[in-house]
Amino acid sequence: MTETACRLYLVTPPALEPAAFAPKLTEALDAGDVACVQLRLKDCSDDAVRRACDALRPIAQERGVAFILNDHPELARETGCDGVHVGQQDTSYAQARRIVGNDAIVGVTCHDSRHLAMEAGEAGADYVAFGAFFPTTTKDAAFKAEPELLRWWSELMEVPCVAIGGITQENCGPLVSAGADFLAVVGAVWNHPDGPGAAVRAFNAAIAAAEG
Ligand SMILES: Cc1ncc(COP(=O)(O)OP(=O)(O)O)c(N)n1
Ligand SMILES: Cc1ncsc1CCOP(=O)(O)O
Ligand SMILES: [Mg+2]
Repeated sequence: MTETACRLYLVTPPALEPAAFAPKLTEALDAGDVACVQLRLKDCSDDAVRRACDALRPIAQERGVAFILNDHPELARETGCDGVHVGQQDTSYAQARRIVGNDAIVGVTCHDSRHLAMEAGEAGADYVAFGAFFPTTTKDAAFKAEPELLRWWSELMEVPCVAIGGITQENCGPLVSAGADFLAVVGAVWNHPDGPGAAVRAFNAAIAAAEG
């Protein structure tokens, strides 16, 4: 498989049953190139997050795919995740970094804001995330980002940028061309009519086509 400059960043559905989801994750990761998986469970207990980490983290890590936990730096450290993703309403970047340590990945949501991204990048974030680029039903997204933001960021900064929000195999080309380092995707992978493996293959092909 050809290594591409822009890579897939899979985000789990907001609610899942680990035993039922494990084969879907395996199918997705065995289908093609995926850089990382974010476990994003909303409105569930710490114990449910722990159980999901224990079931899903090895599937990613055994395949050389980074496993990142959304929102919970303490649980990320405790359960052996590779890192944590924090938003503007979550634990601050500085606190998350103190909790997970210097070797772990810390990513930060920056919505459509150059200012937030520069702040996070200067503070030491491993990536900044922009979005939502397209309408999405996965989250009530209050911010709308444009591909030009990715172009500006990637031309000026070394810190990788992640694009998120309503991204599909059909609409991702302009984000790849604008310089997104990662495409973070929920619905277009887990709800794909032909399954998550077919979805990953289609994303890999769309990314390769956009990179020319
Ligand atoms: C890669 C990536 N980008 C953005 C988000 C959104 O984070 P946040 O704003 O904290 O919202 P929730 O996901 O916690 O609802 C993300 N999770 N991952
Ligand atoms: C977590 C998150 N943050 C901004 S949009 C979004 C949801 C992305 O999901 P989808 O790929 O299904 O639009
Ligand atoms: Mg959050």
